[in-house]
Amino acid sequence: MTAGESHGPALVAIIDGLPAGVEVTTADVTAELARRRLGYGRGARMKFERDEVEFIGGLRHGRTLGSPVAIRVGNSEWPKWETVMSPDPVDAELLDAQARNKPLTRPRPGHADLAGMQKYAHDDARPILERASARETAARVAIGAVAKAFCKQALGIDVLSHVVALGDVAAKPGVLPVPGDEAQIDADPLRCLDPEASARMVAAVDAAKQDADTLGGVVEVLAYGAPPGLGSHVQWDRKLDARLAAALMSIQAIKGVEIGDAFTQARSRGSVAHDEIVATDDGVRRLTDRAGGLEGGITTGEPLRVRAAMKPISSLTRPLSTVDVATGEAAAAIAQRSDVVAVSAAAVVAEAMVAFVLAEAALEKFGGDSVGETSRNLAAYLDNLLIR
Ligand SMILES: Cc1cc2nc3c(=O)[nH]c(=O)nc-3n(C[C@H](O)[C@H](O)[C@H](O)COP(=O)(O)O)c2cc1C
Ligand SMILES: C=C(O[C@@H]1CC(C(=O)O)=C[C@@H](OP(=O)(O)O)[C@H]1O)C(=O)O
Repeated sequence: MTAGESHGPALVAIIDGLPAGVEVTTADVTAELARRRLGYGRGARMKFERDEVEFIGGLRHGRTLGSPVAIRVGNSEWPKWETVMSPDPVDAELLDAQARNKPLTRPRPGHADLAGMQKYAHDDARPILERASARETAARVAIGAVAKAFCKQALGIDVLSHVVALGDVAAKPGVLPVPGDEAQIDADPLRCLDPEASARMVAAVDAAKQDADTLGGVVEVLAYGAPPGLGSHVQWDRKLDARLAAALMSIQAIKGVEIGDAFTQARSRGSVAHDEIVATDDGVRRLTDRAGGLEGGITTGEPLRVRAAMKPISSLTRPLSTVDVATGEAAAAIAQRSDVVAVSAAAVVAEAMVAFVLAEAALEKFGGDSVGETSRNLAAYLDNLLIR
């Protein structure tokens, strides 16, 4: 669970149910949050705003205790927003003095503004946009750092991501990052593994910015080392593909999810769409991974591969048309300084969500109140697999 507004004092995230003994530090979380700020085309806010990380529960001397882990991500910009976002009533004169306090009555298309104002009976978009903002993803990435540490230490799972498309520029297909490629990916301006495509993506961002326009794209997340048997076919809400899709769709501006090569498979014949099973010296294997490591909602033991499609950023510096709900007249939407594109950041958020879903599914299957116990349970399961 997360709480907090975009220009509030802090975001807070709590994760319950993690075993004791996960090694993680404030510096680890800070480093993950720095990765979320990466990406060519993000707005000015990414440069001046700082995430101030503080564990407020569940961690002692760099190890989880088994109690709920709570992280506070403070916002260095809070002093500028203290009046606008004050939790307590503010003196009317003080409110009038700040232009920022004026009600926002020109809801932005593509945002939660209008639907949220209708639903929550606000005549101002501020209370909606403050929570709908993807600033909230900082809290998810903070907790995701702990989930990633658990996945690695207890289960040997590595979760990584890259950008596979930005606008109409696509990376070379079939080039998959493997553990060890993280530094190279993070060093690229767009977190893309294909340098030639990355250069064209940079040019596309420049062109969109020049035209006061925005872009979206596609990110891919891979998880290596997941054992066969996470998730289940027996009930709709236990299927891991469904759970991953929901987790990824919950990220602001993600409008589509693809498991493995789903959209290519949909255009193919069955004879070339599936992963045939063969006996090898390593045991029963699939030589291809078109299914993205999931069959029947259960991990197969092959690398997990999921994609998420992000729509173009909705706030344009040349604003879209809307209605001023105070007057009923046609108007230009609220113009915010904004990202031109945020796919590189969304990829880091998607890693956090995949790690969270895998951690939850692994704990359902293997349990354990300490990292050692979870690891032993996993090892015993793998040692006793009926079919290998
Ligand atoms: C990392 C990240 C950064 C974003 N930055 C912006 C932004 O600067 N401007 C904007 O209009 N939308 C931005 N968005 C998307 C909006 O938050 C999102 O479109 C909006 O809240 C409406 O939600 P929906 O698109 O999921 O329906 C960003 C999303 C992510 C994941
Ligand atoms: C603050 C973050 O992203 C913000 C997400 C966001 C949105 O509408 O989602 C809009 C922008 O903020 P604003 O319009 O207030 O300048 C982004 O900067 C962040 O990722 O930390």
